[in-house]
Amino acid sequence: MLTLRDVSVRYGSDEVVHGVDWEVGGDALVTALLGPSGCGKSTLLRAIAGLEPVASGTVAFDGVDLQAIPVHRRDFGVVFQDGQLFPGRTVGQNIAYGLARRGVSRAQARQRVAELLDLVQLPGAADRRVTELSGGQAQRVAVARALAPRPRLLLLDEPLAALDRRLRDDLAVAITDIVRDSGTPTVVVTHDHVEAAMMADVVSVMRAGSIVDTAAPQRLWRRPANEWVARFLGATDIVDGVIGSAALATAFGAIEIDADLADAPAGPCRAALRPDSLRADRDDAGRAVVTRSAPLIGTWRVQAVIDGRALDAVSDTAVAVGDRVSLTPMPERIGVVRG
Ligand SMILES: Nc1ncnc2c1ncn2[C@@H]1O[C@H](COP(=O)(O)OP(=O)(O)OP(=O)(O)O)[C@@H](O)[C@H]1O
Repeated sequence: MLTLRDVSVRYGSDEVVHGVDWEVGGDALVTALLGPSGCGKSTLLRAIAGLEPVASGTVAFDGVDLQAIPVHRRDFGVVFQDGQLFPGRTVGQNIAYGLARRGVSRAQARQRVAELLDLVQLPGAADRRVTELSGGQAQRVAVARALAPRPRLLLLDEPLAALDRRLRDDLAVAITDIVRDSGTPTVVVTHDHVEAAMMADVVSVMRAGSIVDTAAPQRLWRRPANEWVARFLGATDIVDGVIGSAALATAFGAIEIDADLADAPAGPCRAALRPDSLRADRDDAGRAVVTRSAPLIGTWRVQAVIDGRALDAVSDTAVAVGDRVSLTPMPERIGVVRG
């Protein structure tokens, strides 16, 4: 288990990570560190790897302070955004790179390279030149190289950022399968909340140098720590509500309190809505009026005004600007802000 206590990191006099307390591992195999660009995610990851000095606080693994332990002795695998494979070497030589230094024999290294190529679904690719690989293949080789020495922790810094959207989704699933199959506790840095939810058991949200929320993806969305976290996770509207004994009352209707919301205290609250949290149905007696409508695939993305307030919604049928609609909340797509 990785344990950070009050960790701060500075570049010169500029502190970019502020007193972070964080635990990684335990029941969660994959942990995402999620936050907007520039919030300090990479800096924190680099400090954990030993690539950046810690200005104050402690980084420990299984109770051992890592302060005096250099990067190559920490037994952590690291993969950066662009993989950083050695261009002059083959795929097999790249994967075997960390093994020779650990005194692994050539025959054992060949065997381990073959195992890892199977794991990352590039069997038989050992003799290929890395310059011939696609972006997605290169990232899988980078993950194989990091896993080859059987690290006790894998650190992935935006491993998908350089790839296009479709490949990112495929590779997010592939990399998660790979690290789960290898059983290696992993931290993955990302600025994409969908990617974080696809890959991780637990997501920690970072804002301006601090970790502001940590929970399983579903919990994070249903009970975000604050409005900023809710919006960062895709909320487009935050509305007032009142929690009663069995329902959350809002201006557009009541929502049943399900298990995810069970710990929300009774009384006034802020409900977080995504565009798909409200369904719009054309209804001449509806209280909302459509002010925007855009066709998506098989659905319409709508903006409708109710009681003077514009809300996002989705509709299964075509609706036009000026149409009256009724808005129906989709309970499991609505979060309640914690604080
Ligand atoms: N080597 C450096 N020297 C000085 N400042 C740096 C250095 N590296 C990063 N910073 C600054 O530290 C802050 C945090 O950067 P960091 O790269 O850790 O953020 P990030 O959340 O990983 O962002 P991104 O998603 O864009 O990579 C930023 O303001 C950045 O400009």
